Amino acid sequence: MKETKQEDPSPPVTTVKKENSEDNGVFSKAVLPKMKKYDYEEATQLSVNEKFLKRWLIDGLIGKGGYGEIYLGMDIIRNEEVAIKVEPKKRRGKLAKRMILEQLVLLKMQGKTHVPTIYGSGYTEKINFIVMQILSVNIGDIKKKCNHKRLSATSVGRIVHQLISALRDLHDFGYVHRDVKPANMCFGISSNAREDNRHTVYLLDFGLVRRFKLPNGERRPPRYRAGFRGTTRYVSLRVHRRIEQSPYDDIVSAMYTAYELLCSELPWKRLERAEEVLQLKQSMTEFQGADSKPGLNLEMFQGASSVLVDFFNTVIGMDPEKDPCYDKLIECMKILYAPKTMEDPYDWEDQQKTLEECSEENLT
Ligand SMILES: Nc1ncnc2c1ncn2[C@@H]1O[C@H](COP(=O)(O)OP(=O)(O)OP(=O)(O)O)[C@@H](O)[C@H]1O
Repeated sequence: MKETKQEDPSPPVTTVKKENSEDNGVFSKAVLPKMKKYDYEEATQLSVNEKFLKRWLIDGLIGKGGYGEIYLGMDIIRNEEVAIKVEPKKRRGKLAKRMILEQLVLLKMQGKTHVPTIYGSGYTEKINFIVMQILSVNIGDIKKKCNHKRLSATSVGRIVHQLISALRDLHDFGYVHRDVKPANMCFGISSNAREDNRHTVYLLDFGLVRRFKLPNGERRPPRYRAGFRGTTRYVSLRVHRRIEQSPYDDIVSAMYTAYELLCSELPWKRLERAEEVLQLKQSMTEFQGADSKPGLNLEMFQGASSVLVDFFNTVIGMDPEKDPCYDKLIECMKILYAPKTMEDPYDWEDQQKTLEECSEENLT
């Protein structure tokens, strides 16, 4: 489908059994070389062992999206690993603007907890690039690696709590993300005494952002018909209907993300046509019950946590033209992960468990 962003066809990451609390956990630096998921030949913009701009030694390709390639590099001045996101300057003969926008938003957001630190950005003759903090595996890949292809309630609650905080920060700056999904979230990696961000979720891929606020803080007037932006599986019904996106639509994508992480897949996962996806989404949240008021179709939540149902009801009850009730949504997630706290180990860090083992337990 032309307008639909392609899903990242990444193979699963390799799980490493934890051997000690400092170094060999799923999110440790030791795992990183195994995250080079692609053959070197697939790298089209930079080459392995190249010294990019005389400062970053390219070590391999760790991610590949629809538009960019993400390389693992070594900053030879600071002796520190970095991620370098690169996109060709020209795409189909036109100047690519995605990464320029992404740079701008990332720079504005520096210092915010859920945004990677930027060490450099710019362009060369052929490419636009961003050098940033290296992160761990993305949450879509973590989920794929789990036995039942789902995460425990305490993991999902903490991930989605952080996602909502990340979105609140972005919305406060006046932007909507428009591509919220598990593959656009990564855990941090550092476990040294100076900073421990292994439990911090980072939001990625700001290439589809759009300003929804005017400089005076008011909302921009919506276009009569907006183009499709996002990934079909996760976009709100309003996006299917080509309505201008607002913070509400990012929250709806966070809601579908929560469902997918908890229940292993969204009901429309195998549907190809956007029209069919739209219909199934409608039957999930615009279901005509006995009282003929549209609401949630509880049959699609069988076996799911009642907290997920509450979360959905809170989201679909929101007014898209108003600011989302972030605190209420976070409170919902806190119930999902209680009694754990953000500092507690995630399931896969507990007692030397692999991702496969930990997904067997603590299900919703
Ligand atoms: N700083 C980072 N550290 C480690 N891995 C990263 C980093 N940034 C991105 N990645 C990996 O690369 C993947 C693709 O990144 P990103 O979504 O930014 O690229 P993209 O080309 O914009 O992708 P898309 O197809 O969604 O447009 C992510 O899912 C993640 O696994």
